[in-house]
Amino acid sequence: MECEYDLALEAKYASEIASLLATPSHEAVQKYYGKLARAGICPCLMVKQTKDMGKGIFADKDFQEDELVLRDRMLVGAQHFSNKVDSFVCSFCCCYIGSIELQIGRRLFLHGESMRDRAKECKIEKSTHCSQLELVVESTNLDENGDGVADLDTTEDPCSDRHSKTRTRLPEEVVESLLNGTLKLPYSERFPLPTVINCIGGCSEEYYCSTSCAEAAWETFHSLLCTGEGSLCKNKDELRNFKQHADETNDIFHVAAQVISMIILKIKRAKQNLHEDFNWSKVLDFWEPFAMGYKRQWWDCVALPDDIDPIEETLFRKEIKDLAWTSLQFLKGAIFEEEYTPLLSLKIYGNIIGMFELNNLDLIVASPVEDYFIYIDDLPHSEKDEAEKITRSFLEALGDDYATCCQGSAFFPLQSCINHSCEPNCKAFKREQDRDGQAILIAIRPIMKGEQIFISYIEEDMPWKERQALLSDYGFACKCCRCLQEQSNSS
Ligand SMILES: C[S@@+](CC[C@H](N)C(=O)[O-])C[C@H]1O[C@@H](n2cnc3c(N)ncnc32)[C@H](O)[C@@H]1O
Repeated sequence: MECEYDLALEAKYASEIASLLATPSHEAVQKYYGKLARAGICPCLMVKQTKDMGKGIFADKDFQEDELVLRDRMLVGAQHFSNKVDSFVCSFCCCYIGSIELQIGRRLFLHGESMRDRAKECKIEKSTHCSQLELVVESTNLDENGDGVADLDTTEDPCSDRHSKTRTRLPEEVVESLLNGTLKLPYSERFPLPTVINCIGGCSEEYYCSTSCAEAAWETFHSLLCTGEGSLCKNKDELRNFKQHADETNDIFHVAAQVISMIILKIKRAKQNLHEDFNWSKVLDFWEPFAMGYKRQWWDCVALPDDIDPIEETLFRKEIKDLAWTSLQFLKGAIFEEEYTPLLSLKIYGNIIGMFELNNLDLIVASPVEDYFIYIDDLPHSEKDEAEKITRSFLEALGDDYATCCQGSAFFPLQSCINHSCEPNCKAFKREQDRDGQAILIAIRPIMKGEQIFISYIEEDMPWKERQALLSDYGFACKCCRCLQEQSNSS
C-alpha cells in the first residue's frame, strides 16, 4: 500500500526535501568545484556545463599519454560484504592492513568457517530429505559435528562456495599460527602492511590502517553507525538489524547510511561549536557535495535485470522500493531524530542510492597477497625452490582466487562528473603505487587543454547498437562523437 511509504511525512516536509533535490545553480557548481580546485584536489581540471551531457570535466592543461589526470578521494564508500572474507582492509581508506601472514591466515580461517557453516546447513537440509543435497553431503565427508574433515584434499564440493573447488585445506594449527604471528612466511617482510588499529568506539566490525583513519571515520560517519560501546547510535539492535539487512540484500545501503550520518554529525558538531539553533540551511551547506551528484530515484533508474520479464517490470520496481523502505526503517530505528526527518525520508534515501547507481563508483584495490606470490615465483631458482617448500601449501590452500582484490562501492566527487565516451581519452587504472581506495584516472592519449575528459562506462569495442543497449542500463542514449557519427552513417 502506498501509504506505507510515509507519503504524509513527505508532504509535510515537501519544501525541505525539494531543497535537497534541487539541481544546483551554475554559480553553486562553480563555487563547489572551485573550492576543490583550490584545495589542490583537481588543480588541472575544470567543471563546466556541456550542451547535451549535463556537467562534465575539462582539461585545464595539456596532458601527455599515460599521465595522471585525476586522483579522487572517496567521500563515502565501503568494501563489499562478500569481499570482507578475502581482503582485510582499512575501513576508511581501504588499504590492506596487518601482514601478509594475517591476510592469508584470515582468509583461510574465514573460508574454513564458511565451509563448516555450509556443511552444517547441508546436514540440516539433509535431515529434511532434500535428495540433491543428500548426494552432496555424502561427498563432503562430514564428521559428527557437521564439520568437513580437516585435512581433506582437493574437493569438488557443490555444497561449498565456488572458490573452494580447487583448494586444499591446511591443519587448523597452521592457520592459527599465521593469525597469531608465530609463523613467518619467507620474504614477507618485503611487503610490509600498516598495523591494525581498532575502532574508537570498540566495535569488532571496522579496523583501520592508522589512528588518523580511525579518527576520520569516527568523526565523518562511523560514530553514529558503530555497534561498539562508545557508539552515539540510539538503538544498537536496530543498527545491527540495518547492517544485517544490508549485508544480506544490497551493501550499497551501508554507503547511503554513511551519507546521512555524515550530515547529521556535521550538524551536531556545528550546533555544539557555534551554540546555534538548528537551521535547515546548515543541512543544505553540508549536503553540498551530494547536491552536485547526478541522481534519480533508485527504483526508477535501476536497470531491469536480464532474467526479469519486461511485463514484470512494475512489480520489480515495487520490490526494489520495498527493499529501500525496509532498510530505511531499520536505519531510522537506529539514528532517527525529529529535526533530521527530511534527510531520512524515502525520497532522499532513494535518491542517494540512485546517485550511486548512476555514477561510476567501483572501488578496487590490488592485493599484496598477489604481489607476494608473484615475487616468490620470480625469485632465482634456488631461492624460489627453498621458499616454495613453505609457500606452496598456502597457495594451494588459497586456491585459484588467491589474488582476489579489495572490491567495494564508493562515491567520488569528481570522478562522478566524468561523462562517458565510446572513444575515451582516459581510463580508471591503478598503478603500482596506488594502494588505497582512491580513484585514479590516466590519460590514454594526449589530451589538449580545453578538451572534455571522458572515460568509457562500458566495453567500447562493440557495434553501435550493442553499446547503446548497454548504456541504456545507465539511463541515457550516448551522444559521444563516435555514436553520433555511427548513428548518422546508419540512417
Ligand atoms: C556519472 S554522470 C556524469 C556527470 C553528469 N553529466 C552530471 O551532470 O552530473 C552520468 C550521466 O551523465 C550523462 N552522460 C554521461 N555521458 C553521456 C553521453 N556520452 N551521452 C549523453 N549523456 C551522457 C547521463 O545523463 C548520465 O546518466
